[in-house]
Amino acid sequence: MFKQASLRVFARPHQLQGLSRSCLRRSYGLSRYLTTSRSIATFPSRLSASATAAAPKTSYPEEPQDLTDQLAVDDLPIISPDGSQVAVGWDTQTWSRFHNIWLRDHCRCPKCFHPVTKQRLFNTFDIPKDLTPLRVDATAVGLEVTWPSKEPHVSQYPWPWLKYNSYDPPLKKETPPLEKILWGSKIQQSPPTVAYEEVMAPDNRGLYKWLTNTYKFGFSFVSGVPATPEATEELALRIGFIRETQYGKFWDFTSNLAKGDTAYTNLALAAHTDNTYFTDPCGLQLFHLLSHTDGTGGESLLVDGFYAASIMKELHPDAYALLSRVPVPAHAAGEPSALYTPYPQTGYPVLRHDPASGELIQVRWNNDDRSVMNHLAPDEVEKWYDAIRLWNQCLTSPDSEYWVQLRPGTAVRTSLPSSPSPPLLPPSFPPLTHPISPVLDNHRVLHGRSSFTGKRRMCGAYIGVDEYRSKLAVLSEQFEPDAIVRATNDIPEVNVNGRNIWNSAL
Ligand SMILES: C[N+](C)(C)CCCC[C@H](N)C(=O)O
Ligand SMILES: O=C(O)CCC(=O)C(=O)O
Repeated sequence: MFKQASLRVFARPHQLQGLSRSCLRRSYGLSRYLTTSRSIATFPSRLSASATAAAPKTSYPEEPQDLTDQLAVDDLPIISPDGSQVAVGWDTQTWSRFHNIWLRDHCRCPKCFHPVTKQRLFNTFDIPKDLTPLRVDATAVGLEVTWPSKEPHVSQYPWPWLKYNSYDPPLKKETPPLEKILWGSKIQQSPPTVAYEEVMAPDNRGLYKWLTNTYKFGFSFVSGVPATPEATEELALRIGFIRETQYGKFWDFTSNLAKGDTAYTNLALAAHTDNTYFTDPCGLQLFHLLSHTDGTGGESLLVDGFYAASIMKELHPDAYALLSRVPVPAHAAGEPSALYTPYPQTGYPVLRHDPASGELIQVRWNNDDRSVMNHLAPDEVEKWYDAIRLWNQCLTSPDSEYWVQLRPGTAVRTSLPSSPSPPLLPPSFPPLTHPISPVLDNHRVLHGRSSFTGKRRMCGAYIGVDEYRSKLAVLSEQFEPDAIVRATNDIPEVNVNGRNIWNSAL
């Protein structure tokens, strides 16, 4: 990975005490580093920087006498191979241990990891269970391990990557991911918005802002979208390919029951997320009101499901726990040619959490599309109905509801199940001074609609959750690369096919 080449370096003599010349390494293009490797092939219980003893010497060319660069050798992590693991001391308080098999499995040299496709080439199952390194070095770039094989195999692990992926123990990530900002009805004072021209600009900066808004808030408006289905579809395609469903690909619809769903009526629709009848609900939704004539109503409702859940968790922890455990079946059965239910058919809980972090990662709620609750334990039936009643109170609280009247020229990503419930009477809301169009994260933001009269034409589309996340990840690489990428980008040959092989997502 790191090519050998001549390098002029300097270290304070006392720092080289005990470091044989063979410890001084040469690496190409790392002129600002001294590659003083603390090579320990034997495994002393105490840490020491000693020349390789047990392994065959890897001969290094003689070092130039006049070393001209400065390295604080003590800046390197301390390493201590120990049987089946290698311990790395980041500082006197912070240590990580990496299993030899884990290290070997994660070698990213071009022979073990395809630099273009970023796929593993090395056969994990060729790794002997008792694999022990021939030598382990701490170089200025990272941990270097030489494995026994016909041709000794050298693996390199950049320090920032190794520290980020520490699992024993897991270490706090320096750069927290994008934060999520929970909101209630007051968001109407300054809803996240990006101008259509920005989003459509080829430099992708506006598109990135739109998607980071959507990540942070669960939605973002786009202002000034031409009030045509064509422009709206083009806007959706800026994120990724559209997800086709039984409702078609790009929808342009009105209240004529053209499809078997009450979204195709003028009924009010209570706040919910779409596709609870799919095993994999769509990620984003876009809606754009193209016209509404000879009638009133049809306001759109947005509710931050993560905000509502935070209130539930605080005020009704037992109900929150029940909503996090009890699966809810659902169906889409309005089209004769389609009968959708999730797999498994018992469905999924209203609140889904990341099993590793415990973080709430998805709200899945559509009371109108819900099927028969035939798997509740008898003593949980009333508790569950009490829980969804509390949940509904959180969703419909004036503090949670954000009502917005969409106008032609504003794309909104939302989605609605049908709702025969009494028409929602939205509180009065300030007339919008400028047209807006939201994209909504269907895993977080619920939406609904007040009933309406007259002729109302809406268009929009679904985008898959992975297409949304992939586009955001690619734009993040372009505009805000992660710390590991930034710290390793200068290492020769790590950027292949436009992507750093040490990207923390791989
Ligand atoms: C396709 N379009 C968005 C127009 C209608 C979607 C139907 C909504 C369905 N009840 C659900 O909750 O998923
Ligand atoms: O009519 C609306 O306001 C939105 C319709 C909708 O959400 C849907 O079609 O899923």
